[in-house]
Amino acid sequence: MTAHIAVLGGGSFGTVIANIMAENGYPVRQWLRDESTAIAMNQQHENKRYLPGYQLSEQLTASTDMHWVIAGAEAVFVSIPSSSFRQVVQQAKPWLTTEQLLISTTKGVEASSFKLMSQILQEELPGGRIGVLSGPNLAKEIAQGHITASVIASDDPALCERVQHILCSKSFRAYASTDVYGVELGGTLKNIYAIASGLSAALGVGENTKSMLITRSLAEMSRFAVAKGANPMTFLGLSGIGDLIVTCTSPLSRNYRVGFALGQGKNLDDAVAELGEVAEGVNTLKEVRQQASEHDIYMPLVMGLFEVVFNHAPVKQVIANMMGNQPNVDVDFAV
Ligand SMILES: NC(=O)c1ccc[n+]([C@@H]2O[C@H](COP(=O)([O-])OP(=O)(O)OC[C@H]3O[C@@H](n4cnc5c(N)ncnc54)[C@H](O)[C@@H]3O)[C@@H](O)[C@H]2O)c1
Ligand SMILES: O=P(O)(O)OC[C@H](O)CO
Repeated sequence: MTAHIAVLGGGSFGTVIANIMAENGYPVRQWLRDESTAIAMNQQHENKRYLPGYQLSEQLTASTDMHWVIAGAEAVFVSIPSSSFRQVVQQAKPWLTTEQLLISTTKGVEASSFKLMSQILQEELPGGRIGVLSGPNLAKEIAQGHITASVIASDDPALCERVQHILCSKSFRAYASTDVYGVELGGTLKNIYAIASGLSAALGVGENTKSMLITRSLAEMSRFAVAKGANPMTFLGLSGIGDLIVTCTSPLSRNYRVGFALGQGKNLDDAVAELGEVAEGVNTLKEVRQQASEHDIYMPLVMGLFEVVFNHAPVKQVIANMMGNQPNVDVDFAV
């Protein structure tokens, strides 16, 4: 009998990932905390709140019973926002084993500790087989059947190979990487720049400006990566520039939408409340700004955006200040 796959989290990404694997023929058990949602999903084969109209496979069963979902699973995908990630992993710990493949799909950072999700998994489950799935993966586009690629990163090659096998389908591809930190950092940092891009789109900037913003975002992300000991070359792949492009250009991105709302003059609380889903970039912006200040990393976009988002600085003034900075080299990590 094929062992089942577990997915923790009932949001949009958890649901599409669970459904890809179920459609590939694997029995999938998805844990969510709300009983009535689980019952409705099993009866209607639809996650009405997050992905209305997206037909779910009969191989996918939603449940609030974490023990039933995790025990005996071959692989456990954790798709919980970073703000609750450690708490849910701690809840899951009694049933997790070091034989299971444990994969984070979360693109965020723990508040204050600046730990990425794979680091939390390592701390909570020492000796575990850990991986990270990250790439240009708008859940709503995956649900519409658009061809999509992602990256599975792990220092365990057998894990990557197995996850590629479980996930690859006629419309989904997973490429492998051994650079867990670089892949995870790319997926986390790009959310900040998606907020900036959404904001600038609302201001009606030109295509030159949009291109400049994305490219200078990559430069800034790379500078941060180098300062943190990561390999910036990983940002040339799907989990770096790939995810940066999609998140900075698509109104389907929640981070872009928060930025757009701010650009229309809404305040942060209203922009986030209107969204009703997680926009990881808001917390990541705060945390990266703190890191940049502590470690003296030159990140003008992060600094400027922080002033706009959290200190109500006038956008035009912030842009004018940035335009007054001395332009530095184009690519500053070239080997
Ligand atoms: N949606 C996407 O397109 C996408 C794509 C790739 C990666 N991601 C990443 O995946 C992660 C999850 O995103 P999502 O899109 O599924 O989010 P979402 O906002 O659609 O859903 C989050 C889910 O987590 C649940 N949740 C929150 N706190 C919880 C807790 N304490 N216990 C149990 N459940 C809890 C919510 O109830 C909800 O079901 C994020 O870090 C996001 O960056 C999202
Ligand atoms: O909707 P966002 O902004 O959380 O982005 C979703 C994915 O990370 C895009 O790859």
